[in-house]
Amino acid sequence: MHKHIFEAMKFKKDSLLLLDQTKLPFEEVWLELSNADMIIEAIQNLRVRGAPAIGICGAFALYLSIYNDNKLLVDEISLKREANRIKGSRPTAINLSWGVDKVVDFVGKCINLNEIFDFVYSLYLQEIEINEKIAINGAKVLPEGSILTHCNTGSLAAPGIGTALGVIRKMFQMRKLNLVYVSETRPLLQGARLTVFELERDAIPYKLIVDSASGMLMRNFMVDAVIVGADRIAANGDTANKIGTFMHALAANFYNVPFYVAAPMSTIDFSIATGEEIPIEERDKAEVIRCMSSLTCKDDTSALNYAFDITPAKFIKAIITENGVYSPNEILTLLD
Ligand SMILES: CSC[C@H]1O[C@H](OP(=O)(O)O)[C@H](O)[C@@H]1O
Repeated sequence: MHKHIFEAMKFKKDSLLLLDQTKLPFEEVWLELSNADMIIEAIQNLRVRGAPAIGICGAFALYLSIYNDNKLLVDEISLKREANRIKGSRPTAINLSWGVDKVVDFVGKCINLNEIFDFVYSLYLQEIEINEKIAINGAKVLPEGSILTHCNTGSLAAPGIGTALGVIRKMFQMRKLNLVYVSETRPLLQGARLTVFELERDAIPYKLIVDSASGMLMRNFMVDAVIVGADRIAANGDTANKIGTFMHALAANFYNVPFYVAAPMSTIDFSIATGEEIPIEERDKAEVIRCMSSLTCKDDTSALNYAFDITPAKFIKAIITENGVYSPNEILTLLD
């Protein structure tokens, strides 16, 4: 594993240890979560966030529900009700459903609690290997130079090296990277707070920018490629990602800057044809009228807070997965 990779979650037989990402970068606070309710709260309040990370946490939440009430092992209806409750904590990232459904399927074959724990932990370890492959595949294809990225897609969002930020880490190791432009990512500042935190730990050169600066940088030939993560990819390659991604893609497309998406195959939702079918999480307006805890306008200000947007496949040069690098129109062919 990359020497700078750090663990943002740890697993005990009776609880999940989680680095509270709402406190970063100012404090490193670890939480001990002993039931699904606590993990659901952590997911909903982005104490843990990032599609692959919440997928693993969702899977572990269902394991903890079973640990706390073994009757779920022999009551399929109650097990699926609990699974749906956990899956409902955030709607956009398909990885949450993927992780929870993996446990439901496993319990259908094995009701030994220790083996269920081992299975969830194996999913986590597999994610680390998957993200290492994504990083290698992506670093091979991205052009040398300065890379712009949005939100956080590192070890905090995806076990191990991360996804899009994993590609950036690998580029740095390969001496292909000049500079990272980190889009701050309003309103919750995953870029400014979390990606900067990760890049500083790795001593990777970066510049933090406001989200709306990306067009100017591209117009001035300062960006050689854009790479982002994904929360759900439709069968035609349309991609849901953090709000603001689409604006970067528009600018990149206008200025002929290659735009890449990095994500595990588990992020692809083959059950939907286009991005129009991806549910977009709408969050509390309080996040928009504040910058972290400080009000930036009157508290009765009317606001709209979509947490994700859709980037149409036509704006995406390639989707980088652990299995390879694909143009959006190749995604449907991957359905095994
Ligand atoms: C490696 S997936 C990270 C993905 O998740 C982020 O959203 P959130 O911080 O709300 O969980 C963002 O869309 C990232 O690209």
